[in-house]
Amino acid sequence: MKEAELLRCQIQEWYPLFKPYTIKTHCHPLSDPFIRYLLGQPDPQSSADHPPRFLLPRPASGHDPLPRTTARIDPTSSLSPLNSDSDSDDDRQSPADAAPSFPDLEDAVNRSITALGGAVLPKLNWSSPKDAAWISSDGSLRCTSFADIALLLRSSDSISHDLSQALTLCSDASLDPPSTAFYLALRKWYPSLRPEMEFRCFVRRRRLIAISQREVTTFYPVLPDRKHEIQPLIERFFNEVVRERFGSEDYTVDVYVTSDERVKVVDFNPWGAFTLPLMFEWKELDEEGFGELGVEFRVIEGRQGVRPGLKTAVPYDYLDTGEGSGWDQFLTRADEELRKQALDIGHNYGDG
Ligand SMILES: Nc1ncnc2c1ncn2[C@@H]1O[C@H](COP(=O)(O)OP(=O)(O)OP(=O)(O)O)[C@@H](O)[C@H]1O
Repeated sequence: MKEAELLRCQIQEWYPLFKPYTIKTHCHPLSDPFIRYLLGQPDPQSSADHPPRFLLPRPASGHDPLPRTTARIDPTSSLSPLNSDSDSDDDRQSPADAAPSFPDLEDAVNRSITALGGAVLPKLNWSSPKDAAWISSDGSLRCTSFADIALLLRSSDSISHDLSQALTLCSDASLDPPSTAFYLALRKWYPSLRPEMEFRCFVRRRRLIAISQREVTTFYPVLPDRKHEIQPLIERFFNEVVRERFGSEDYTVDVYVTSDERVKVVDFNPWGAFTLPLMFEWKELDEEGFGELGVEFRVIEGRQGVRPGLKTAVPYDYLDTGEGSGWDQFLTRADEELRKQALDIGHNYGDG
């Protein structure tokens, strides 16, 4: 992967080019102290030791420090910045004192949250903190405060990777890599996105060669039925909107198809490396001639085709998905849920 291709996949780079065709987003530049805070590195100006992993920033005055994500924060713990009395009996520095404060960023973030309707999904240049979603009370990336965002970002290995290792995989990485400017992207939260309507598109030498269902841990009966309608929508969107605007030769683009058949960009990712090929293998996508006869569109065609390992990190072979395993009943319940969701077709997505 070339460095330039990885850099183009940063949200602050592609968002201005695709603004009318994606989720409304505000990008905030991050200061070095905030980046050190996210990485859990001590502030060189402070005498405090390594800050604990879940230390929240001290809120700007007048703001409620309590994150929505209270699940793992024990108010009686000496680690909790909420426990302002924690060191009243001795003169140890309390974690609350050790917690840095970022009032300018906090104010800017709060203004963005309000402007974006009260809830956002946070991400950095490339990644969202999806590996840390478990820490939030509803298991999602929905954030309504600066403390929500700080907790998710600080708990996420994907975010640490963005901050410290993103450029190391580039085949042409310079010995002295350019210092990357980091941004916090806040994206308007959409509560009713239908996972089956998200697709990963594989673009090689500027040609769309393959499309995969994005959420491959579930069989969605609607997909085999509708893939022939969905494919031309995605192909037209790629040809009219994406191909000329995005500068790379090889990349993936995740798109969402709305209930009224508009296509929106969700994210760009580099070709190969950490980007999951989902229903494909990178080896086959890299083969000369793959997709030359037309775009290959793969969805899970039946209940036996789910690929749970990609989400749960459980090896696929360990999972008994056969009849009587209970898995089939689980899917029936999931299908029922889907049918209910399918009734909710009025939602909007994207700018405006
Ligand atoms: N604004 C939003 N509101 C609700 N859900 C969202 C929003 N943006 C993204 N999502 C959901 O979160 C998922 C992850 O988002 P995104 O692709 O931006 O993160 P990522 O960390 O870059 O993921 P990946 O590396 O797998 O592409 C998306 O696939 C989508 O289902």
